[in-house]
Amino acid sequence: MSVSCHSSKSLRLDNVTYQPLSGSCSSPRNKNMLGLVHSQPCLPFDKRNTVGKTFCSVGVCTYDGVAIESHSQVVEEKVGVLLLNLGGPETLNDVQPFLFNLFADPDIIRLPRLFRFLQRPLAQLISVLRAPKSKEGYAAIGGGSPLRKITDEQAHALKLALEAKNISANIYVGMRYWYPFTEEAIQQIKRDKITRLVVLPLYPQFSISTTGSSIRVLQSLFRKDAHLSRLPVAVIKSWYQREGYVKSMADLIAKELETFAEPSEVMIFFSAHGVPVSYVEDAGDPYRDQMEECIFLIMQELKARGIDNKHTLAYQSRVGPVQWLKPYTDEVLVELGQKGVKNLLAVPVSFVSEHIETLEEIDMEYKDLALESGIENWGRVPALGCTSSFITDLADAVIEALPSATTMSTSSTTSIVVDHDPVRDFVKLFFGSILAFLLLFSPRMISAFKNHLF
Ligand SMILES: C=CC1=C(C)c2cc3[nH]c(cc4nc(cc5[nH]c(cc1n2)c(C)c5CCC(=O)O)C(CCC(=O)O)=C4C)c(C)c3C=C
Ligand SMILES: [Fe+2]
Repeated sequence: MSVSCHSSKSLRLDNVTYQPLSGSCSSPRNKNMLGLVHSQPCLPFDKRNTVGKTFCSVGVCTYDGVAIESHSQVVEEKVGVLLLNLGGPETLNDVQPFLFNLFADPDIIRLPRLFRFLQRPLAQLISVLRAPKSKEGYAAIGGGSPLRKITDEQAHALKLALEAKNISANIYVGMRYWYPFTEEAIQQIKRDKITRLVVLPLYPQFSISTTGSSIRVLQSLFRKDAHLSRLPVAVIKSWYQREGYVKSMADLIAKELETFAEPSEVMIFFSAHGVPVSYVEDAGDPYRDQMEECIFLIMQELKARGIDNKHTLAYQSRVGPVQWLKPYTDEVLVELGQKGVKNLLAVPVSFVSEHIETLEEIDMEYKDLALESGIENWGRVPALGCTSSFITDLADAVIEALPSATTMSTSSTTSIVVDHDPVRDFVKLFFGSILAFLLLFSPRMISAFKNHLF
């Protein structure tokens, strides 16, 4: 066992202290069938299977991964970081089952409780109706989503960034709607005997439909499992306000503005993935507020650099027959073209990887619409991906979160207060039943729904 003693600065956790490594190394990455990026800490010789175990009885002791200060007790600590993401179909055949998983999520289609039994049949119906349009989109970007590959790359980069800060951690990827599923990642975390877990959703802003949904899955897995319910977990609910993220976004925008002939004349057009208005107004989703604050912070950072362009925020990717957050991206693009805006830089802001909605919806559909509407010069800021300042900041977020890990069942960090109004619930129930009945049983309604909404 490689144990050494340090006098360098350490990070205090509950009753133990994490201390930086004396050196770091890049260790080989093992990727198993779950898509798990599972790395061993840098141990010398043949000690790699003894990951994260430290035995010491008095004073400050370290091993090459995590150092632990302990008085008269034996401490073993093994850090895991779980990256949460949406997941995406890898082939065109995956599209319909992926959509089924998405629409079967009660945080995506929020039916009144009495109608929850319709969730899966409705998901089946909607996924079958939506699949042809979605498949066209995925076909246009090469036949599948790049999300798994990019998230694995981010996981690997995060591992290295943590190692550079002398923290050894296993990084796991848990997707909500496609492989590697969150459930699989959690099983691996158990098998690896992780003793402290940081959950890091790869969505900068919190929404019930994204981070909220993934955390609900985690809470239910942890509740059912005696071992997991004792595991200290820190959940980073949102991180759009972190300086490193804001600065990294400002860097990308400033760089892309320079590609225009007259950078100061360019309208900065933030486009965020939408959510239904009812999430924000009835269910208390902080998504819109966080998005607006995020844009404010990025613009403030740009102003501090002398970049004072006009900017606007709109919401894209609406699905189905309800009101979504406004203004809608497609409508604003047309209005801006009509108002004479000639130079526009699109900035995707709700997600940190390239995905179907940047590569197809923004780069193809919205670009064409903008050019048809009179905008002459179009640009688009790339997603952050593995930008090093961004990954370094995520590593800092993980390190800062470690001390606050507590058992999941006792943490109330994710609860959203749902405002119950009996009259509104009844109206929803009544019209919801009629709609569900018509959708499930009327072929004419199905084709109307399909033509107008998908
Ligand atoms: C912050 C990001 C996202 C929010 C909020 C969000 C809410 C949300 N999404 C749908 C429906 C669909 N989303 C789809 C794909 C998709 N969504 C996000 C992110 C957010 N979704 C991403 C990153 C992706 C792409 C994954 C990929 O494969 O690259 C899809 C499938 C694609 C399509 O058919 O358009 C649907 C459908 C709802 C209903 C919703 C909020 C309630
Ligand atoms: Fe979505």
